[in-house]
Amino acid sequence: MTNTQVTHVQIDNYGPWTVTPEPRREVDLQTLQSRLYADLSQLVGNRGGYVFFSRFDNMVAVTNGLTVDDHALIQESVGNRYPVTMSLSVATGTTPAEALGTATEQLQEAGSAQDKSRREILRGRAIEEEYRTGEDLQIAHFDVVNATGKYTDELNEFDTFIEIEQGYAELMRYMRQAYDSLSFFVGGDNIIAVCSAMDAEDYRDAVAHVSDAVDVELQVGVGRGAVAHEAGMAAKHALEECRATGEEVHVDWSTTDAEPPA
Ligand SMILES: Nc1nc2c(ncn2[C@@H]2O[C@H](COP(=O)(O)OP(=O)(O)OP(=O)(O)O)[C@@H](O)[C@H]2O)c(=O)[nH]1
Repeated sequence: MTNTQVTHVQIDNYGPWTVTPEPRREVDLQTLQSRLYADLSQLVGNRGGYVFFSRFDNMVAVTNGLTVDDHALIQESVGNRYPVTMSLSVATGTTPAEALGTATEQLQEAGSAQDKSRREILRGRAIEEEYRTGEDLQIAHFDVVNATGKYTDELNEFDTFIEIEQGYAELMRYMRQAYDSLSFFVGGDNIIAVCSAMDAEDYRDAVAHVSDAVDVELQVGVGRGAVAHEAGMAAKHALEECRATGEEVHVDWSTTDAEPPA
């Protein structure tokens, strides 16, 4: 079983802000969004978590190991430094999709994303320390097999981009529907997924599905850990095993603390 803690990050009333008093320069919005993502990546990453940029105005973080107080501090720091504020909703679940569903509902109950009076909401619960284990999180690191030789060095950049995005779109949908797992494009030809308790056969199924549907060949390394950084590093090492051996799936189930809670 996995015990995933996720945080739904949403910039407050961002849509109206982007056009008030008149539409703001797009380069300034792009700069703000990418800086906010970079800052959150550091603030959450320093505590072992991962942030995915997803739509930039809405982001998803894997926050196992972070308390609600940690979230409050991050929220305050952003509020002090940016012309916008953000709301945070934290939830846990036996699958990542279930956890994010709860987190999003909590935020929606607090009001609309475009509600002037709904600001800096902080809702939800974190996993108490005594219930944390070294195998709460399962993270998969996918990449396209030989993306450089097949696409980057062969096609024009936009056609490469289309191929990679096709693989991503198919994988994200299938992982969500079949396995309640959440996959995010992280750059290059890489996709990181925060997963339910999938086994090696399930990963082989997902890789085969993407290959059949859109003819993009993936390989994947999978790891576990107490926090995203730990599970993600194990996944990266497992992916190196795929590169070394040619396996399409490599799982590493070794954890630092595999004991269930007392
Ligand atoms: N975010 C992220 N990007 C990566 C990572 N590793 C590689 N990349 C990106 O992916 C691109 C392609 O690199 P590789 O995946 O190593 O190259 P490849 O040609 O697909 O080769 P194989 O993976 O060995 O099949 C790189 O240029 C980077 O932009 C990673 O761990 N994280």
